[in-house]
Amino acid sequence: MPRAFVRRPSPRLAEGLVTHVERSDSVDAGRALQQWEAYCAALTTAGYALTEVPPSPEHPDSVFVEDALVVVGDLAVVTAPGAPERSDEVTGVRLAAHDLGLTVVELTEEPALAEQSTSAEGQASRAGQASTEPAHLDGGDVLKVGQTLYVGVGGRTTSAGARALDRAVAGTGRTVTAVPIAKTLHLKSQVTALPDGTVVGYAPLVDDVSQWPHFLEVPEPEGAHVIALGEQTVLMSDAAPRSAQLFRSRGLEVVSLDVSEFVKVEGCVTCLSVRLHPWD
Ligand SMILES: NC(=O)NCCC[C@H](N)C(=O)O
Repeated sequence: MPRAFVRRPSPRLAEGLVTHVERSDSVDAGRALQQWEAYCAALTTAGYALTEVPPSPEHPDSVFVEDALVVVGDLAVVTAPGAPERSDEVTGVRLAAHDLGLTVVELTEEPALAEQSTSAEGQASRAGQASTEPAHLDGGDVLKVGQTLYVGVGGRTTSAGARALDRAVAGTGRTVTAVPIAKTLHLKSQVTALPDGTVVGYAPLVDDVSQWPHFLEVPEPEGAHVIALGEQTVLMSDAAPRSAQLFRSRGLEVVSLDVSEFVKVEGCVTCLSVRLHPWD
C-alpha cells in the first residue's frame, strides 16, 4: 500500500518564507488547516496510508514536509534545507522515517579530492566541481522520473547538495542529474511529472524547456504541479482547470483541490507530502 508523510500546518503559516512571490497579508491559518485536512482525505481516498509527522508549530513552513526528506525505495535521505530558518524541520521528519522502519541516511560532506581520483584528468574535472560551498538540498528540488532524480540547483539546493544526494542513493540504481534553475523557488515549482514520465510545466516559468525529452506545456502556472496517485490519477490545484482538462484528454483522472493558502507562501500540492510507493 502506498504511504505518505504529512505534517499539520503551523498556526504561524503566514510567516512562511517567500522568495519569488509577494508576501500576502491574507494567509488564513484556519482555512489552511481545512485545506490540509482535505488534502490528507484525498490521499486516503486514493489508497494512501498516512504517517503524520508530529507538528512543529514554531516552524511556519513545516507543513511543506517534502523539503525535509527524499525517499527512494526504503531509503530515506534526510535533507539539509537551504534556508536556515527551515533547517531544524528535519529533526521530527528523521524520527518519523526511522519509526516507520526506513533506512535513514544523512547527506555527507564532499569526499577529499585526493580520495576521488588519482588520475590527473579526473582530478582536474572534479576539481572544477569541488568547492567549499555547503551541501544544501530541499526535497522540492528533487523530481523523480524513472530511474533519474533530477535535482534543481541554484535556488535552495547547491551543487554540493546534489552530489551529496548522488552519493546517498548510490547502490539504489538511481542516478542524479543536476538541473540549473533560476525562475522558481524549487525545481518542482516549475516542472513535475505525469504518471507516464511526461514532464509538465508552464513554459514562461521553466528555465529550459528543451532539456526535458518529453515535455508537455500546460496553460496555467498551477497546472505545472501534479502528484501522480497511481498510473491513471493525478492530484493538482483546482486553480488550473484548463490544465486539468488537458490531463483528462490524455486519459487521466484528475483530483483537484483548493490549496490557495499554501500557494500564498510559495507552496503547492507536491510539497505537502512525501509519497512512498511500492514501485519506487
Ligand atoms: N517543495 C516546495 O515547493 N516547498 C514550498 C516551500 C515554501 C516555503 N515558504 C519556503 O520558502 O521554503
